[in-house]
Amino acid sequence: MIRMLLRVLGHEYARPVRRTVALMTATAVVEGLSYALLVPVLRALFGSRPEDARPWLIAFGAAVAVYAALRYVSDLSGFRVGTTLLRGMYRRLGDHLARLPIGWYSARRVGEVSVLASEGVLQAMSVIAHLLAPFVSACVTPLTIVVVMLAFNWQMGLAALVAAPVVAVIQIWTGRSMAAGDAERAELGHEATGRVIEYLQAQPVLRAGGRSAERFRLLDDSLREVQRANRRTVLSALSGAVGLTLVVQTMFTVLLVLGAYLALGGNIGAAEVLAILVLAARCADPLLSLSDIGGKVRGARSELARLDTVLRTAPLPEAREPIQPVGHDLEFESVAFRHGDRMVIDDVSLSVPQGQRLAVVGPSGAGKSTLLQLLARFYDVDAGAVRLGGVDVRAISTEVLMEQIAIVFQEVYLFDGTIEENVRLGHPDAGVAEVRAAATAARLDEVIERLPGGWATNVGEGGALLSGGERQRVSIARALLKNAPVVLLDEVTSALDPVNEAAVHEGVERLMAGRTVVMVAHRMRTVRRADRVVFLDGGRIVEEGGHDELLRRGGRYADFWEISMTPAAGD
Ligand SMILES: Nc1ncnc2c1ncn2[C@@H]1O[C@H](COP(=O)(O)OP(=O)(O)OP(=O)(O)O)[C@@H](O)[C@H]1O
Repeated sequence: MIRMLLRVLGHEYARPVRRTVALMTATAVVEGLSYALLVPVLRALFGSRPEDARPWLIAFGAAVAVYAALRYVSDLSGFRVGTTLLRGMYRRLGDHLARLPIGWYSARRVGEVSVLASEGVLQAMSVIAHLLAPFVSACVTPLTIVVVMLAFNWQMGLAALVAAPVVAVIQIWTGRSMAAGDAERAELGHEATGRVIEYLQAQPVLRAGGRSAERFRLLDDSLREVQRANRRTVLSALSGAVGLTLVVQTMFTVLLVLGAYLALGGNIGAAEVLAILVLAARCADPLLSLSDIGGKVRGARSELARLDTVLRTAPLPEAREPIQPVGHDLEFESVAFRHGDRMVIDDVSLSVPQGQRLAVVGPSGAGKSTLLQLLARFYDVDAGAVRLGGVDVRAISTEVLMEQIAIVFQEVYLFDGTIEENVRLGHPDAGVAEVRAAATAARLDEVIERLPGGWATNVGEGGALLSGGERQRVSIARALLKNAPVVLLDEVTSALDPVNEAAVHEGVERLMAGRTVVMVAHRMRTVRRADRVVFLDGGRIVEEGGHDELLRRGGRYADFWEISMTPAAGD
């Protein structure tokens, strides 16, 4: 378990973890020794000279004091290392998630990772802070006591020692037999949490469609499955717990009988038998707690395995010797890209000279958004190359690439913070004047004036307090503030009210000025602002040229506008 923890976290944490394990082991040994001192104490007290117990009592007191001090230090160390590991794990997970291709983030994954990042990490990291000390104590303290018993009376020591391998076998057997059940339970638990998230998020859709009860049944079924799996786990853990209790009881009975036999034969004093039985009783509690700790450790291990799987997912490779792009022209050379088995971009070649604008048009599912995502390297191409400033995007460092590109997505995500914080995301170090200028250029200042808290107004989770058009203005202000030379624009498809539409268009116009632009266009008004147009269908370029030229040609592009033109969609 510790080895797995270190592999997942990185070996830089090995030293503090080892030191903590050593401290906990020393604590458990001293705990065992302090109990063991009861034997000479009791022997002296019940013997002919009770005053002989004094030095042993002093030694017992000293051992207890050392144990208390060690316990304090080792618990503190466990807690400190636990929180350090927790922080380290969050950092590793955060860094890794930021490097994973966007394609990895399906809706299901987002649910899974949310659970993993909240409960999973805490559970996995609880091993060092909360489980390790009782586990080490449950194993080492009884063993220390048994060694001391061997020193006092080898027959009784040996009888107690026989229990050790039996306990170990029961632990291993329980662990193995429960591994599959634990995995199934964890899997069902994660699925149920995903369903809860889905059910909560989809409330508006479900209510509108009158399907709340139906989806709730699915959630209910999922929760019932979890309950069944929990019951199965508890039942299968029962045999291990009962086995452990039986072993402890048997050990105790054997020691009692053996002690009585030896005492009757005159080989051992009654006081020693009593003392050894007291010691044996002290072994019972930690041994019995093993089954409970074992269950918790197995839970932590399965969460750790999940974290390991996420952390092993390969991020997009970073160039060893990154190349700085020269200029900002864009180029696709024979690019092919698949989503699973489906060819989404098929042998696409195009180029956008620096400072020019390319509009990408086509039916839904043609691959338009994917084209933008390949430019921003949200995915790597399967064949061909995407170049920025003459350099393959795979050879540019992610940081530099992201500095060159500003993206305005159809779906704007705003963080639960103030408007100002959300705009600043485009350039966190920008001065107040720059932020204000970007807001004015995006016509966001009008929105801010209307808000009660002005710039300090909280936009709510996902920007819920703003309308779609207002969110778009924030996103344009962000992109303007970023001031990147390349702009990727996925046009808003939903109809905006005339005021917002005019404001968004004005903001977009300012954003595009003097920059290299690729825009997915759904409206003819937008396409007209482009220098060139490519018409995409089924991932292939079927036509390309100027807007008027393509209309004159009367091909797919002209047909497309004819069909899709409605008073709301066109000019
Ligand atoms: N993460 C994904 N996994 C699997 N398939 C995907 C994924 N994202 C997109 N696709 C598929 O790739 C194809 C192209 O999608 P893309 O979003 O690029 O199309 P689009 O032309 O932008 O469509 P729209 O105009 O409707 O937004 C679609 O068929 C879509 O189903």
